[in-house]
Amino acid sequence: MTSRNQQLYELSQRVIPGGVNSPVRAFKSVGGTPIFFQRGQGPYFWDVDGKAYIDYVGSWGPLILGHAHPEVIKSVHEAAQNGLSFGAPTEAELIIAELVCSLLPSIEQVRLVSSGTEAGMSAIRLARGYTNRSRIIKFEGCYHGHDDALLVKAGSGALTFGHPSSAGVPSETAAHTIVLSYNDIPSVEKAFNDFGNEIAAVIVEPVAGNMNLVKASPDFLTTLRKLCTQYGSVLIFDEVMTGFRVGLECAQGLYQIKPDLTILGKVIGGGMPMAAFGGRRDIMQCLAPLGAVYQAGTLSGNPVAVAAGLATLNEVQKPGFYEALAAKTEQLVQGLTEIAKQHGIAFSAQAVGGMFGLYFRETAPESFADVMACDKEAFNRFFHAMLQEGVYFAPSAFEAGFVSSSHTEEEINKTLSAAGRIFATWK
Ligand SMILES: N[C@H](C=O)CCC(=O)O
Repeated sequence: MTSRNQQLYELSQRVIPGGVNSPVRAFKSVGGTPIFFQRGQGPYFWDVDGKAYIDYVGSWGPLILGHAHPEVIKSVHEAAQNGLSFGAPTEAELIIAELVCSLLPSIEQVRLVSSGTEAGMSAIRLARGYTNRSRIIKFEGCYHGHDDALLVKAGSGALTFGHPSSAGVPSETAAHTIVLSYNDIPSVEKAFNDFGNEIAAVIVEPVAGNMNLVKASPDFLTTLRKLCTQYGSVLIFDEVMTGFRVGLECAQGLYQIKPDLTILGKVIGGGMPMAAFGGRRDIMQCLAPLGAVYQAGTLSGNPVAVAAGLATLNEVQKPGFYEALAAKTEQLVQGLTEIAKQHGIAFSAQAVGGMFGLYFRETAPESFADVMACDKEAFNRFFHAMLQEGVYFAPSAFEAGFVSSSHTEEEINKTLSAAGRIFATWK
């Protein structure tokens, strides 16, 4: 008998391209059928055929508290009862803006938008308007949403499906985008040497999470900061993934580097469509209605999304939240590494706060080239074997994983036991 999942997938492909509303949801690179989910609670979610999975995707990062956290659901209910959208300012927007500014010293002003793509696209336009320059620098394997200018040698689904530079982006649009290698300091120095006075912005994920997980070297980020200051370019940290995920002060707090602009998404919306960009007051004041850089959104600052974000940010501020999250994530990656080692498998794993990377190679990657050298076939086998065991990792060798505060010792141990069974018969 055909499963409900299979039926839904077949029907969906008739009316939705590939049957999915975002490419990374398809199992195209790992093979098999994407799973249709019905409900989630804490660290678990259930597919339409009733099977439970431990979730290490967390809706690709936002669910730092796990599924259906009671405080988030309560806030969303309360907000929804007062109306879904006003298209006008609310007090809740002020509260979340003040909170973000108080938590991140680099952010003096912030604007709310509905997705990470919008935040990235708006930050680039703002940087160009502020500097009156066109060129931008991005890094291979970093993903900043699907804005045309940024969809060049991009990570995430674009990399997963082998189209890192998307069709449909006119070459003139991408002509101002300089793509360099992540963690490659000499190439950045050369680009500034050649074009320094034309560079509007450097945009970077301070911990890359869209080409699996690659940590920036502190020297790399320090060099970006130094060169941007020297040449008057805007340093943009894309903290859509790392924001409130690796710590309350985000990756910029971990590295102790102050970007000029930051883009936030995922955790800040607590599972609802909300993102933000913010930074130096003199730059932010170039935005309309004050300045000439136009940026807008009918649903920006949506009250229900803001309610979910505020409830989430309230929880993560509780004492010990990030210490406990990091300890659990560390337990997971160290456990997996140890089991693989016992069975002589070329495997490594590492964590930053509540996010992690799994790699089928001896050591954690430090560059895009290292990521590309991982054994993707081994990842695909591992992914499917874990899925059988009821553990859901991202269906791509190029995405970071996420642990939530709702994962307990029990789920981590179940995951390690499952990996133990799989690695014991690994050939
Ligand atoms: N890596 C992507 C976003 O950060 C995954 C989400 C998506 O593209 O659907």
